[in-house]
Amino acid sequence: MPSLVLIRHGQSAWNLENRFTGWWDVDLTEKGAAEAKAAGELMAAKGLDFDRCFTSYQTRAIKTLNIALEAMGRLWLPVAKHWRLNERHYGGLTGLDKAETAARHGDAQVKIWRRSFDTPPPVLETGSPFDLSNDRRYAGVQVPATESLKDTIARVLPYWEAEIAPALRSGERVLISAHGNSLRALVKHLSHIPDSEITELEIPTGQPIVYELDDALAATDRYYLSER
Ligand SMILES: O=C(O)[C@@H](CO)OP(=O)(O)O
Repeated sequence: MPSLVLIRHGQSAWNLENRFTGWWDVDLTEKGAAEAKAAGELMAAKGLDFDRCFTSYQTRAIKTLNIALEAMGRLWLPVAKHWRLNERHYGGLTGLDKAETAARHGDAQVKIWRRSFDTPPPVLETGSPFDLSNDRRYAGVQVPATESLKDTIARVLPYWEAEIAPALRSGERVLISAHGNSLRALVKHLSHIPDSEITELEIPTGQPIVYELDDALAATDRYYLSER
């Protein structure tokens, strides 16, 4: 039976500072690294093992994966990195304080920007210090100026179909280390969550989420590993 585990990176510097992050490449905090280690230890203790791992181009997800794999004695596993697993791009909100932004624009507007299905945040202005268009890691990639969850799904799913689903179909046990919203995109797809309900789905840092899938990759169960 195909086996899939998703993990959101541990606490990042900007999770701690409560700033909109998106594609900006912040590191894990000490707490975030500890969450990643604990996740690896939990997976090993529950007898989980993997054949292939996938992560984004962002330090917080890559490090979470490495720390968890180290705790499992599995640093040697093959890992594929792709920008399509990056966090949703936060556009012009990148770098701003979430509480100050809510004080200025109202909680309702900020909730729409953070959690609505298809309303993107304002675009990132050209020349912004947070513009990553010229970052070498994105050479040849059309770096978005903002993304809604719908936009994020549209760029995550081609990678899921092309690389991750075939690995699962061939019998490989897969671990994906990614981000709150790139994982919301995957969970929405795998668990058939309606557009109207996805606003309420939150994914905590450093908690392995286990998917049981049938041979057609339809989800038969989804649970937090810490709860079973
Ligand atoms: O800032 C971000 O990029 C994300 C994830 O930390 O935040 P939010 O919870 O608003 O989606």
